[in-house]
Amino acid sequence: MNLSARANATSTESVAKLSVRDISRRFETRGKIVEALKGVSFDVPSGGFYSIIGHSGCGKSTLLNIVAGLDQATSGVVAVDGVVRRSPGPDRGMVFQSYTLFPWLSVIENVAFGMRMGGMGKKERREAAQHYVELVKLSAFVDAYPKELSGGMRQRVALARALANKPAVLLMDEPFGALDAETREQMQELLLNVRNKEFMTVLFITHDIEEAILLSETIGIMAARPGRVAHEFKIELPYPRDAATKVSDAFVQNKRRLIEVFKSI
Ligand SMILES: Nc1ncnc2c1ncn2[C@@H]1O[C@H](COP(=O)(O)OP(=O)(O)OP(=O)(O)O)[C@@H](O)[C@H]1O
Repeated sequence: MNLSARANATSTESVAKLSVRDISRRFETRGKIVEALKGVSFDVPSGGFYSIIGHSGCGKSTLLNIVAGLDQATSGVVAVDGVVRRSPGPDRGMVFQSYTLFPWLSVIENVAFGMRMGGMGKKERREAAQHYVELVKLSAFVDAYPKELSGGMRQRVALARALANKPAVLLMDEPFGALDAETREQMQELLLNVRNKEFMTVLFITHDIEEAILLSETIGIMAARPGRVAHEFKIELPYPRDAATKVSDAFVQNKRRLIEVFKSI
């Protein structure tokens, strides 16, 4: 289903795919309390792309870790398809900034890893993994090992591996943050392309305002101390989008509006 058909199909759904409700997280170190998050709430609809932006230290990674079940909120809940989640599970796939591939497994074996854990047969697994390897344009490297790949290629494998497990929500924590500018642009375009083909609901963390505008339907702007979503910003740009979208008048207008809001927080 393409994005416009998906938008029509999902517009009447009332239960959010991902629902974050009133999340607070307090850390206590050496007797000092840090309110990393306070009252964070937002919804991501099925097939939606929601980005979180905010200055360093405002709580973005803490929030994503709680959504992933890797950290526990002091109060509040995270629900996927209306079911409360407090620990990690296959319904939430993660792509991190640092490379997290298994160095002893080839590209296809890395992508098939989750299916292997899920008990799928070898032939079926390889066929399914092949689809995701093709999707991220790495067909020529199926049998290569991570050390033989560039940073961008490794992140493509990480994306394919996360998608192969068919998570309800894909969580991406600055996935392109360690890449050079040119590779980063290629990865943004690849992600737009993949999203146009696969049904995905994404929660994406980034420092990069242009990246957030190019990819997202909605941007949650976080403010610090305590970390909270201070403003939700809708991106008014039609899909499909590509690198050329960044030089369109509409993009520049969205960027100007977003920077104004960002400065006012
Ligand atoms: N385990 C911890 N113990 C104590 N304080 C913590 C812990 N983890 C995070 N914090 C504090 O919580 C706040 C939010 O941190 P977090 O790493 O989530 O911010 P961030 O927005 O992801 O930052 P960056 O963009 O630099 O990665 C910071 O003040 C940080 O020092």
